[in-house]
Amino acid sequence: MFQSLISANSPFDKYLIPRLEDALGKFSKGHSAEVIQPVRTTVHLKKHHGFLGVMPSYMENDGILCAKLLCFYKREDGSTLPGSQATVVLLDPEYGNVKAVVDGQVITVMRTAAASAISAKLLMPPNAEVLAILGSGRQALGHYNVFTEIFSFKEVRVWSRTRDGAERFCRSVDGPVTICGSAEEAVKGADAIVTVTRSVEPVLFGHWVKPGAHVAAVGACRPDWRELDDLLMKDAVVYVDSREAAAAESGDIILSGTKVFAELGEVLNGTKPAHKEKTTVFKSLGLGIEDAVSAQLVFDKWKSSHQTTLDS
Ligand SMILES: NC(=O)C1=CN([C@@H]2O[C@H](COP(=O)(O)OP(=O)(O)OC[C@H]3O[C@@H](n4cnc5c(N)ncnc54)[C@H](O)[C@@H]3O)[C@@H](O)[C@H]2O)C=CC1
Ligand SMILES: O=C(O)C1=NCCCC1
Repeated sequence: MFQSLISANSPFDKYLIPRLEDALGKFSKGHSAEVIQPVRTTVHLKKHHGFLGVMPSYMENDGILCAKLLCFYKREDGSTLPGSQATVVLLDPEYGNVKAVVDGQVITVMRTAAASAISAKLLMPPNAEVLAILGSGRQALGHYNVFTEIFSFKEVRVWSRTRDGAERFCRSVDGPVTICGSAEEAVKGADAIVTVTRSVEPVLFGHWVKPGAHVAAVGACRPDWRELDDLLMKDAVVYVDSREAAAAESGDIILSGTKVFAELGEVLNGTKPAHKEKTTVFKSLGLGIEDAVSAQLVFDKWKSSHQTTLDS
């Protein structure tokens, strides 16, 4: 449903991105009537090398109460088991009843990719020509879709650990992609770089990155996992979705000792500048409010398309 909603007529830009921008701005204002969203509670599923993340959020003024249940795993090479699964539950804040249970897979892909696109809108250098994507899974595809929908790149490159993965990715997208034999080759001269791997060690190194490029770093969402090296973290101006989450969950930030410059919401609110002229990193961890406004969007669309049936 969400997929069809957003695959018709440029809906990232039209529907999802404005709702996410609004939510991120409200989140960074820190008023409890706008947003209450603690850092997710994480339970270690040691036996299965995974984590359960519980992600509640409440937007009182918008009447949105939501929780996402997310399981994500550190899978061994070659595992055919899913890397993550999620369910989003929308509740009525007045009565506490469930309004909708929405599969979280598509929502997670699309809201994460849309958040990265917001970071690129704010921080990517003007006239960006080359996009490099490191990783070739679900997030890689989501990011390809939104980045090519709202920006005009001359070239999109992909690097994946396996040639098979990169070729599968190319077959699933609607447009030309250059397959690169190494991450270094993919990112050389790129203006925008998206890291969407399940690596727990750096896959992107500062000395490869063109000065002024924008990096959206999406993987490595545990305090001891990395996707970016120390040099890149220290050279870049670092933006995050949530300072609190970054301090608790991001290995790239915690282990490099880097200072966070701003939340995306602060830039959207005009309280912090967007340093487009510098090398920038957006470290994404994923917020419950992103799921909440996305699920509410699905619910609103579902309700309006079923209104006559519901009324009769
Ligand atoms: N920040 C956020 O809000 C979110 C972050 N994520 C994270 O984004 C990353 C990608 O997620 P999906 O695309 O759903 O996963 P996926 O399993 O569909 O794809 C993972 C990709 O990473 C590659 N990969 C795995 N191990 C690697 C390694 N050691 N080095 C280099 N590449 C490696 C795989 O070959 C594959 O291309 C994960 O780390 C996931 O936890 C996912 C959802 C939301
Ligand atoms: O949905 C999210 O938020 C996720 N964050 C980190 C890891 C996987 C999913």
